[in-house]
Amino acid sequence: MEALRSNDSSGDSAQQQFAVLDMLIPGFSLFLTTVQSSFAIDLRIYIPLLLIVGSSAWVWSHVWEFIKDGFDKYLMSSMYIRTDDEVFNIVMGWVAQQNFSRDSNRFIPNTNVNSRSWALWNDGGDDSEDDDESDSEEGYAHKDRKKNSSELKYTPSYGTSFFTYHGHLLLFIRTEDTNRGSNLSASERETIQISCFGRNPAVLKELLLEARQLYLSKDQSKTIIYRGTGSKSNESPGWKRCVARFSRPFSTILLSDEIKQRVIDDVADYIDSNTRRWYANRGIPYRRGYLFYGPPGTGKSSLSFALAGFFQLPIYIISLSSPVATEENVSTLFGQLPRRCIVLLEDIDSAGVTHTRVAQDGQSSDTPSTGSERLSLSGLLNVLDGVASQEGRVLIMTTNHLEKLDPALTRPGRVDLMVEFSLADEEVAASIFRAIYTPYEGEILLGINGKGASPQAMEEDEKAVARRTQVIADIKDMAIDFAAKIPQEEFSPAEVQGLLLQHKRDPLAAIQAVDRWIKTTREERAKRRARETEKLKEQAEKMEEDQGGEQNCN
Ligand SMILES: Nc1ncnc2c1ncn2[C@@H]1O[C@H](COP(=O)(O)OP(=O)(O)OP(=O)(O)O)[C@@H](O)[C@H]1O
Repeated sequence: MEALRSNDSSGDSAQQQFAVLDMLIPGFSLFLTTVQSSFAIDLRIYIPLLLIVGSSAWVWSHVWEFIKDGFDKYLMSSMYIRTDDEVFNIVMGWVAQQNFSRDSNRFIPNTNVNSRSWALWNDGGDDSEDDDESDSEEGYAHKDRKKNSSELKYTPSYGTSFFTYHGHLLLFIRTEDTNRGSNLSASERETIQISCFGRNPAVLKELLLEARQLYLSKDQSKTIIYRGTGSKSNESPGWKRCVARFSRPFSTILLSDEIKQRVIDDVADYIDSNTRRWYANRGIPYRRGYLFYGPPGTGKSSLSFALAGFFQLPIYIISLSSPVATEENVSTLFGQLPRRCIVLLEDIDSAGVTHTRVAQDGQSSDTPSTGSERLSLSGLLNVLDGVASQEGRVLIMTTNHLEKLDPALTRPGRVDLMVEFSLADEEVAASIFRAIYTPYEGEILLGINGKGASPQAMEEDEKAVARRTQVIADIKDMAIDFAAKIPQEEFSPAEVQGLLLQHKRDPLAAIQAVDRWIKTTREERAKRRARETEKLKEQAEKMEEDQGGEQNCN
């Protein structure tokens, strides 16, 4: 009876143990019974052992974590790289060049170490060139460089990689932070850390300086272009580097030499270090503004980029017709400008800014704004003159409609030099023709019918050189014929360039296509104008209806 009771109680306690284990590991008792009935092994005797091993492993993992944290904190120095900062590109560009990246057996291939930036900035395209270079002096020479820029580069994959730098053992640690927002892409959730042993981080700073030097040298002949962002509701305003473009030579800008020289001299004088002092001594705000105006596609942006390249200044662009241009965003963006740069404010004739300071509809623009509204004229003036606006920057504003601008915006002090851009005249049309078809040295020699020899053959064959000279002379003659067919000041240089690019290997075909092109371009313009008039009419009618409705209600 006693024995039965003790058996009963041991059975009860076993049941309780199983119930607990089943709670921790669902199906555990079923697993035990199956093993026992199939293999006649009683796994219950191993349970204490399993518990000891399991709990030891759990304790050890925590102790190890503690030791590691202590080691990281007190015996190591670390540099954490933010993936949304330009420093990411700087460091990864350097890492991609190191042996430990090339030799790593677990790696991430990139065609461009800046590719994350592309994903983040969503600007598409290549980091080094764009269409604008089709007519640049260096366009062809850059083709090879472009090819190189898409070479495969390797960076170590997730985990820790060891490498030596100036005799120090360093760790490159790449991890995926799964706690960060699930709407971010894998690369945006990444964290990068470089650590060294010891409490002195000097070697890490040295590495960063070297990486920066490398990065800058890569961009020496380029113009770095930043665009203002902050159009999406969850995006805070900021400048994102979007492209590093080969600097555009001034000679490729079709504008009178006298005007070009005036602009260059003016900017050169303004950014001279003595000029800053001159302004400071006289208590005049150290600012200078330029207004480039004229029809679309006449070279306003091109001249701005050429200036940036010439003076090796980065260029910061905001289009006032884009959703980025709210009062709050523009003000924040101006506050973040570096001391020396060019700011390009495009389309300053856009809605909001063209309303005079005593705003239309009888509503004063002094009404407090919510900040997320479109930029108004008074908002823009505040930004341009305000304390947040960095002194020393070169401000270039562009517009297609000078007549729409409020005089307050163009008064001296805000606009110090105005440059007019015009539609193509005979001289400009001929210059574009020559720029497109004149063969450059080392370039595949295109015969006037589009057939030609390879660069190697050209070098070997003296006849090819003579032929090139002849082609250049022919192109000059053809440019005169071409220009004579283009009506004066009716089409923009961009439109003329567009026509020539349709026949970029065949100048004769381009000349033959002119008459037809003029006819279709005029027809398209007429259709576009009719559509716009129709749209305006509809809008006016809708407004009238709305106003009528409101009056009835009142
Ligand atoms: N004066 C010019 N000199 C050289 N290239 C020009 C000129 N005008 C236009 N182009 C060519 O036309 C294209 C568009 O020019 P760009 O963007 O500079 O015009 P824009 O006046 O700024 O136009 P928008 O007012 O529409 O912004 C470029 O590819 C540029 O090379």
